[in-house]
Amino acid sequence: MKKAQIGYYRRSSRLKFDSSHSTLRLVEMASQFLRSTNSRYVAGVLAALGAGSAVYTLTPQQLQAKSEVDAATIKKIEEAYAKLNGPEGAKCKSLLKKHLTKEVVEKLKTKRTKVGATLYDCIRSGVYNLDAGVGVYAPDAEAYTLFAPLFDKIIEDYHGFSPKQKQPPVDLGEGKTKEFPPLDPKGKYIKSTRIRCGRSLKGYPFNPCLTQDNYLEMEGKVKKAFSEYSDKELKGKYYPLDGMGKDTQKQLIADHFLFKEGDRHLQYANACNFWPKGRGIFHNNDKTFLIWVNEEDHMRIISMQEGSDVGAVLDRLIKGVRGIEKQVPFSRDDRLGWLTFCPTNLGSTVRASVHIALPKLAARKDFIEICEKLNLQVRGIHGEHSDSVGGVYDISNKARLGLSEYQAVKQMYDGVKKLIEMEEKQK
Ligand SMILES: Nc1ncnc2c1ncn2[C@@H]1O[C@H](COP(=O)(O)OP(=O)(O)OP(=O)(O)O)[C@@H](O)[C@H]1O
Ligand SMILES: NC(=[NH2+])NCCC[C@H](N)C(=O)O
Repeated sequence: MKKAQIGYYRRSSRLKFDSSHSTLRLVEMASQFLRSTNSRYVAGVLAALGAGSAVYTLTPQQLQAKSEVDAATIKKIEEAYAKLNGPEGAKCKSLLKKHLTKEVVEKLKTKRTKVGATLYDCIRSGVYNLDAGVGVYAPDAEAYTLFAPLFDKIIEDYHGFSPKQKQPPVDLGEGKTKEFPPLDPKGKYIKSTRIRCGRSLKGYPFNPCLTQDNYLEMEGKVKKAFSEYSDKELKGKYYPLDGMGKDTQKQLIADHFLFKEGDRHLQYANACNFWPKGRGIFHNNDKTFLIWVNEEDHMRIISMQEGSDVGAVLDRLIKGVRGIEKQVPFSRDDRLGWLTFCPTNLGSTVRASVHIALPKLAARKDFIEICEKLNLQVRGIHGEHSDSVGGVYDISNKARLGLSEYQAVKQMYDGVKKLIEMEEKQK
């Protein structure tokens, strides 16, 4: 009979897992089983706690028997609902709070995905971060369907994408990049342009369910894929975060190339387990083509450069995506398109942005409203949840789902073009 192996239980630290079933959740299930049974396993676990580490075996049937959601998790879900709707949550404006109704809680609190994720795993980040705009993450792909009564509402609210809609077929914009000549040829407003997309490796769940072994294995796979780049422009080197000097890391972040560390939204989503293992960045010599490994998503593929030549940035991104998808298969859903950890990034997964200064327009009280009407999202210059510095904003397309990659870039392009026209007319 096939057996699931459970390993490395360390006192005082989280349960670390290394097995053929490869999920943190499986271990939690197993550990609950061990704790709740009166059999000899209890003695075994106690011995393991004393010894610091041990290896156990359970049959899949034994694990299955305990796969329902335990009372403690159900209680946490109910408390989360109470927190969001009690005095502490009074100022919370997240989509989680809006759509996690009592009815949704009742319907979903006893469900568990095949790899063991519960509703609590989806909402944890937004329950701890009451200032979140969205507040949910999908611990694995199945969560989007199993917990659809919550995700569908949030997805519809954020992207305007109804449960009946389907992500259109992939259209990266091949052959159409000439439609995006420089937005600001004289360089009066735009400092730089960046287009990124996200990808998840087929066969792996998202962050909270990944083990250290998964991270390292995935890093190995993508590293191998980068090494296959033969294109002169894209060729580069992979820099693992584990072992990277703090100064180098800081500089890469300050220069907008590398992801930040310690994002509390990700931390409370359990997305930073085993950090920095398996995380890193690949980039070409000019740092115009970059790939983030195992931060929020398994991969973030990025093309960026100074100035406003959107077509050139998109051309390079297309080349990069086409190159890597030959090497590693990605998870795609018929309805939701490319699958990502956060529902805001589903579908095309494209965020096309410019760093732009629009002094007259940005001084208007309705600046954000103007941008929203153009389907644009406004951020500060050090990324999400940061502030504008020196009047420079990060302006991008807001929707990523329900439109193709090409259309997502066009949303940013047309919107920013309009903003520049308005800036020039503004008294
Ligand atoms: N047009 C741009 N030019 C230069 N840097 C940019 C541009 N757009 C974004 N960046 C930089 O990219 C980094 C990552 O930004 P941020 O985290 O907001 O976005 P993201 O990578 O699209 O991911 P997410 O939406 O998941 O946060 C930041 O340092 C940010 O300043
Ligand atoms: N990087 C992202 N996925 N951004 C979107 C949401 C981020 C965070 N969870 C929030 O709700 O504010």
